[in-house]
Amino acid sequence: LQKEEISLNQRSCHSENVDVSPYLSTRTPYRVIHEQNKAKIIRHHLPDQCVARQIWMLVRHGTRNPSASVIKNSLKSLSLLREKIVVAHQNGKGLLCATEVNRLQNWAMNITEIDEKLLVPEGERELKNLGSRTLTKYFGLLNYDSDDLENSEINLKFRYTDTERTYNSAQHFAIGLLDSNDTSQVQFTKSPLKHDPLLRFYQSCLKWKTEVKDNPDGGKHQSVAFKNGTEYEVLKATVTRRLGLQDYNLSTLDVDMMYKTCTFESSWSDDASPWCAAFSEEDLQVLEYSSELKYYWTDGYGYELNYKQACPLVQDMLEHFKNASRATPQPKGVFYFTHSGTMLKVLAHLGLYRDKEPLWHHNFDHHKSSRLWRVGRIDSFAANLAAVLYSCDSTPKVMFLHQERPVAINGCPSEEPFLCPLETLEKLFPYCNFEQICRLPERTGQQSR
Ligand SMILES: O=C(O)[C@@H](COP(=O)(O)O)OP(=O)(O)O
Repeated sequence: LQKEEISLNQRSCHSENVDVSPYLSTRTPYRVIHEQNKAKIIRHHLPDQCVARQIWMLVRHGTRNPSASVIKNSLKSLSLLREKIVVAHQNGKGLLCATEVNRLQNWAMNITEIDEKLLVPEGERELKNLGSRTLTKYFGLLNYDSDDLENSEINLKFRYTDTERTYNSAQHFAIGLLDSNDTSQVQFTKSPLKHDPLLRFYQSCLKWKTEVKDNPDGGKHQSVAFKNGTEYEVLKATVTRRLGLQDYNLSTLDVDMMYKTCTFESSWSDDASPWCAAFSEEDLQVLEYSSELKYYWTDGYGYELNYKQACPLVQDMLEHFKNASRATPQPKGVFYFTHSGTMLKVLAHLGLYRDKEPLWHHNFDHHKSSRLWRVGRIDSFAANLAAVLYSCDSTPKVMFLHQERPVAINGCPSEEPFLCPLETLEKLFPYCNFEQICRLPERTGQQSR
């Protein structure tokens, strides 16, 4: 027994060598993205004759708590699983080291269902810092004068959905942007809506809900097929071996709960969640891809309808820019605080991050390392898309920045900083009829009633 105990204590901790941060999917905290940005030199020299006129920005709320169902399931199934892992370890089974098992033994989620989806302190920091950086970058544009707040001519429009996480994100962004806790100059939404037709347009899209979101053969289909496939089978077997659970039939829900808990808890601070120890880097790639498939088919390029319906927001941006170019009094900044589904559909509407080969349940190997559509990078917490209107020798031009880096829109100039004439954008994104895009064909409409 003593020998066995020594060997258990000497076991090396594999999780110490696994960096989980690239695999957190939509639970990636913005600090991961910011680190990557800092590592690369970001240049966007603008021609001297260009003067910033207006900024329009779409922001996903910051890092938050899981949904009530994840909290409930995680507390229930992971407490049970943890007991089994501890017993297995005591019996010399599994590959976890003593520290990993101790961390699991001491694990407590410390939140209940009532805390579902609340913005966490990390989320407040993300938004405040993003607001500060926006101020620094567009100092001139915002005409900010810290010595004379009262007389400042800032005109800032803020809109958020009727949820705590977007409201709180907007408040913290404003504090950073104004470099003050006094945000009285900001024009906040008067009556926020949970299903805001602009910020969460898809909630009003019956066709999308019927054909994609709630259709078992629609948005979730590829992800479900992947979970029933070989990669997942191998994943379950390796996780079972690592946790020493050979006497237990590890379910897909167990794996999902361990992964979700690993990702959420790791987003809250730099300390990776004890549940991440269940996975190797290869396992995390598989789990991330299964999550990716869901977003690709529900919010991304999987179906044209997903992104076609994002036109109201793009039209809103163009309308603001057209008005601002006419020199009528206009807000200098328009800031929208919204959700994951909105960010992804808008990115796809703009044609960004489109892989040549679609993401299917059967082509994980092809997409494993080099796909463009990677929600952990493009739809992290506090993900942001800014469009900045410049006047260049009286010609209105727009620069797009996603995650604070200039991005090129297909059909616009392809040299950095990718300044695109407003006129070109109006041609690329002509008026569209949301009602028509989202109307169900008569027959399907009757069937669904
Ligand atoms: O609000 C939520 O529950 C999820 C999904 O919302 P939809 O995309 O379905 O609106 O978005 P998140 O909060 O993660 O950005």
